[in-house]
Amino acid sequence: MSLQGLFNPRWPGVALFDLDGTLVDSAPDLAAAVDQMLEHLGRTPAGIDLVRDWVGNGAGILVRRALARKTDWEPPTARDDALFNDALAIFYHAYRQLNGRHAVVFDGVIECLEHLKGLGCRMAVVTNKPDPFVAPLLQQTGLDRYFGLWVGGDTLAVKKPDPAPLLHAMTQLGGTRGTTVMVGDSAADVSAAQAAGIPCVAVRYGYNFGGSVDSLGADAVVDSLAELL
Ligand SMILES: O=C(O)COP(=O)(O)O
Ligand SMILES: [Mg+2]
Repeated sequence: MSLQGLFNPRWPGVALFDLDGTLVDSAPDLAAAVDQMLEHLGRTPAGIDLVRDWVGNGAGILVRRALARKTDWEPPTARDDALFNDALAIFYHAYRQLNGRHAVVFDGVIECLEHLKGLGCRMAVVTNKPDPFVAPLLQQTGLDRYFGLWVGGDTLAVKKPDPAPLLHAMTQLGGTRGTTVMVGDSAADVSAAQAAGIPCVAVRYGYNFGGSVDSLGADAVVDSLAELL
């Protein structure tokens, strides 16, 4: 399926992009920050292969998963909260130094963004990444020149899979449901797009909590954003 197909009948439109796992491979820096946090707390580091599967629901849930050492973390008890708050503060401190250090833009992303920009498409990043880390990462990777807007994990009171961040970005860019598409790597992105009533492209190379994106019900599934040209 072509991106033009998803935008019909009124082109150009609005494209919303997830950040971690879709535009940028940020897992090395996130894993380094998680491991610094775990080591600071006297725990065994998790390593990138586990951390990659924990990314996508924001920093709070990433830290919850790291403390539980599994994707399906248990709901916290009051006793856990002091540990969680400490762990989150240590993670933020570490990631502030590490954000963007080893992050790379995935193959096919620049070609896709250049193409859409040339068509006059308006583009936003809609990420669950905490707000303070979004602009620095976009600047460091050079992606900032493509995006007139970003919505981060704490821009609104809710995050993906809630549809509100997508609808907020769409409205800010003057889009409508018939002219907007979401591009993401995880169930959080596909569910948010479905709840927002806009089509969604899922990429196979991202994180998606360690699962396949093929069965999520996305309107298109691709191995590279270059396939959308
Ligand atoms: O969970 C995160 O911090 C990153 O999330 P994203 O995949 O929405 O960019
Ligand atoms: Mg993602």
